[in-house]
Amino acid sequence: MSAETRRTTVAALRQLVDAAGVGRLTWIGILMAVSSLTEGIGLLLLVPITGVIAGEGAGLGELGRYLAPLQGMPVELLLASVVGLVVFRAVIVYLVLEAKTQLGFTMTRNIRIDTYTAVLGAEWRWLSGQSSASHAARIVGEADRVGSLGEDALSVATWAITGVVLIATAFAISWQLTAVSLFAAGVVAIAVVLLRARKLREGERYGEAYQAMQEQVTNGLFHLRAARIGGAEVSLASRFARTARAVEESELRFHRSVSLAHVAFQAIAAAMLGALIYVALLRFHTPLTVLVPVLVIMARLVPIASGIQHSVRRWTFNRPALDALHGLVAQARAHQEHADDGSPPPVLRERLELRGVSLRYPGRQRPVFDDFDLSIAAGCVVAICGPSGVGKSSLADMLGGLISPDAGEVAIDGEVLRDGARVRWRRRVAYVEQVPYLFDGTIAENLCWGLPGHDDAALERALDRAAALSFVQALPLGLQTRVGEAGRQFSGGERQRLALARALLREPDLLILDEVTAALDGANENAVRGTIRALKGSCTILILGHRAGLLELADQIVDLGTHATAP
Ligand SMILES: Nc1ncnc2c1ncn2[C@@H]1O[C@H](COP(=O)(O)OP(=O)(O)OP(=O)(O)O)[C@@H](O)[C@H]1O
Repeated sequence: MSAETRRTTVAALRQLVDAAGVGRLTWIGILMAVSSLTEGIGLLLLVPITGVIAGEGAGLGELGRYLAPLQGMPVELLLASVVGLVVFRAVIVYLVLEAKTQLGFTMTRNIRIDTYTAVLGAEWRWLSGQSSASHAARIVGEADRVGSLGEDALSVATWAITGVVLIATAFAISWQLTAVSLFAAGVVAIAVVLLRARKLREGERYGEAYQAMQEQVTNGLFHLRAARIGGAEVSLASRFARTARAVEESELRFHRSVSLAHVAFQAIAAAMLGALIYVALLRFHTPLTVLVPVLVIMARLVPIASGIQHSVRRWTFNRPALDALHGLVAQARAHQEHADDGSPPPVLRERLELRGVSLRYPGRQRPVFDDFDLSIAAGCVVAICGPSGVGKSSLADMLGGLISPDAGEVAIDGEVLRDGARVRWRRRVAYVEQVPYLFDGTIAENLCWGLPGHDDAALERALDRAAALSFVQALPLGLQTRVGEAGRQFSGGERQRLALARALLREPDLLILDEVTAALDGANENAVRGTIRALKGSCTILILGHRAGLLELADQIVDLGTHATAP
């Protein structure tokens, strides 16, 4: 086992213990031990039963001294005892299975929550360079594979305990025959290991291909409108067909190698068993009362070894998923921003400032901002303009507390926004994007997103301020109208005004409007301008973009083309 494999195996087992809890694991362990002991006792009873079947005088082997009293028992009672033990064991096995399944689900839930929470809490600058579709595929799809790791670990433990108990039982019946049988089993095991030696990285390859497929589906469906307008569906479909074929092939390769190993295992095991019976019965004249129970135990060990092999195979197949999720959690945690501790956020009453800020994105040679100063009086409307890529959104992100500069300070009324304060400040900021986010729920649910607990009157006030009340009231279901996926049941302008209403519901100190009128016609743009004019003085408004109609409203225009260094 390589150091890396050992590390991830230990990590997976530690996670298993965390998810299960020591108490639950002890309970499962007791159940597994009872189940194995019951099976051992049931098999021991085979000795006197075989004795009865073989007739008077049949020897009981090494256990004769202890089992002699049983030999006088009626065979009906012996058989009934075996049946009773089998039923009892079946109940225990059911309880173990239930506990294993539950543990798998708990592990899936835990890793899902851990990963999602870590990603949600990561710094925006790191997140913005990441693939959301790939993270989504991991959190949803790969997490399921992690759950089965828990089940497999417990299955191996169950099989191993049962195997040890059965081997001990066989030794008690005849240590010589058991030793020879185990030697034969050892030969089978070595053959299997050799056969499986060229297996696998296929589990990993399948995981990669599967994730690529999931990403393609998510991206393709999400951007279908753009793809359709650009006539890209055919190429998307043929690319997807290639990926789906690659997934099928890698999965097939993986399962084929496993099945071949399985067939070889069965064949070699059968050959060894035949040889063993021949030698024991015809060469050494072993009594049936010894041979039958030992052979039954050996036969029982075959599915156990097979079960262990199956679980180890699934473990090998699924462990890369755990590596991937742990890697993502570690990365996200390394970029974690300070948590909001719930204390009051800074309040903007006088001035919002940038003092000597510098900002450079990873992988970019030149900074977007270098020793940049800006001062904005509270309650003003400020237009940020400049050519594309000059840094308008980056500036808004710094002022809104989404990212922090590499050097320099952002200050609210003289208080420098650091770590926790920056995160808390975001509670006083609202942001309306060029393409606003709306989810497939009602208008009311969309307005209350991230800020529940508003009554209809508050929602209507916000809609009114965003010049959206009249079109919402004209809908038969009003606030309860569903907006459709990404708000597709409304026009671009209507979506924009719904997003503006949601922003105003927060009653922000700083309202950032990113090209908000880009999708609006003249009448709607005028309505939004009216809203901004009405808001003047009640909050500070940052307008990103060049729309002349909006620039007119500005008290201050910041032209980044003349300030910032183009990257
Ligand atoms: N996450 C990121 N990683 C690397 N570079 C980035 C990232 N975000 C922005 N940039 C780069 O920083 C520069 C400024 O980007 P920004 O989005 O702030 O410009 P902008 O003026 O808002 O552009 P536009 O008007 O086109 O939206 C650009 O060169 C952009 O490529």
